[in-house]
Amino acid sequence: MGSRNGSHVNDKRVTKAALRDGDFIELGHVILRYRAGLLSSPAAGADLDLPPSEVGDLSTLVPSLAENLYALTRIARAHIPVLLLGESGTGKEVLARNVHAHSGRAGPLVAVNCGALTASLLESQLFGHVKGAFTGAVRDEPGYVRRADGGTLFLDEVGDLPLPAQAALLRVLEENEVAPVGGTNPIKVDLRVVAATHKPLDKMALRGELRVDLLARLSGHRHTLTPLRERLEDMGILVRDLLRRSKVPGASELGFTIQAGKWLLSQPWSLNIRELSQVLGVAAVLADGPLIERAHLVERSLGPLAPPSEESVVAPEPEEERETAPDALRGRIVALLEKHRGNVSGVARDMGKSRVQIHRWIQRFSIDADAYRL
Ligand SMILES: Nc1ncnc2c1ncn2[C@@H]1O[C@H](COP(=O)(O)OP(=O)(O)OP(=O)(O)O)[C@@H](O)[C@H]1O
Repeated sequence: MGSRNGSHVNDKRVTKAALRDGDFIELGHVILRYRAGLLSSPAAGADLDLPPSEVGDLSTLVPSLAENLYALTRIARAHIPVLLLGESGTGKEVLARNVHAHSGRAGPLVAVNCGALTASLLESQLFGHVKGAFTGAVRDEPGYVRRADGGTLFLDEVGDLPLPAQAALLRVLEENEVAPVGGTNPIKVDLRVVAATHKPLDKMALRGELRVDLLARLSGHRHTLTPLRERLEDMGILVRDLLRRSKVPGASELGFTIQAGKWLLSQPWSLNIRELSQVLGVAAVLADGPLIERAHLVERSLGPLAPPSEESVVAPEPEEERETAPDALRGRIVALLEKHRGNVSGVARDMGKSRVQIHRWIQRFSIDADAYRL
């Protein structure tokens, strides 16, 4: 009050103002975002207590999130399967690594990209093979499951698991043993399973795309990651951590102008922490002084996105599929993924289709959308 800079609420100079949830308060060189009705909680500020430099900072100022993370730390020590749900880029893999680190299990974390399992090699990829089992099997190969013995099997993108693989995996989880291709004796394994996906698994199970018994097996404890736009309170923590871990020299010393800070707090962040990380990486390179300015924060041509809603039920669009030759359609999707750097919402917008439909095509044509992300 009475300072030369004045006090502003949502860019308006004020001496007095009634605040509403989400308002920006600007006091000199400090911005605050007002949140109404957040309760403090005993678990607030809890984190998984790992050195942040390793995998990402799990501290949070959002009480409900802190409570969930606190519960997850305790679950991590048990043998219970963990299912991590949440939009792309929200930190599912980071969390999986933390769960493993807290599990006290001596074996390694073995990550399987479920979408990349090929139908023909499925069994050998998962369960390994013995030398000579088939042409090309020049040595014994343990496969993902046995490599994770005594550790954690991380099933990433579990919603992309082909049906035959679902059956095979279910058998392993029920019997705790694997039979390598070409081998005669099943081998016992001790597994802890953490699975992750951005897909609506319950709906997929209803539609018959995911086995209900497998879903039940994987869902010992469910943890849903919060999209970045719903945890803007943590922007400061995340920005600090991401700049510290960025490879740009001096990045961790950088500050932000007020305009840059406001911009960070008002983006839709549809690709979540991954997108934030990329924006900051570029900004840290562009910054030519101690402060990151608004101009250094380069929008990633994502446009004004509505929050992605995988949940929205969209009817299939068979006409379109029949109209266009598959090769042409695939080519068009690939070109648009390149244009939008892997952002499916962008592709959907350009094609005038739903995200769900684009995801379906991506799956059908075995396109690796992640490969187009920066
Ligand atoms: N809590 C965090 N603190 C700092 N960085 C984080 C945090 N969570 C995630 N990140 C960073 O955000 C990026 C995306 O995280 P991650 O790969 O774990 O997301 P994801 O949910 O598994 O994404 P996808 O569904 O696309 O595989 C990574 O660069 C990661 O280091």
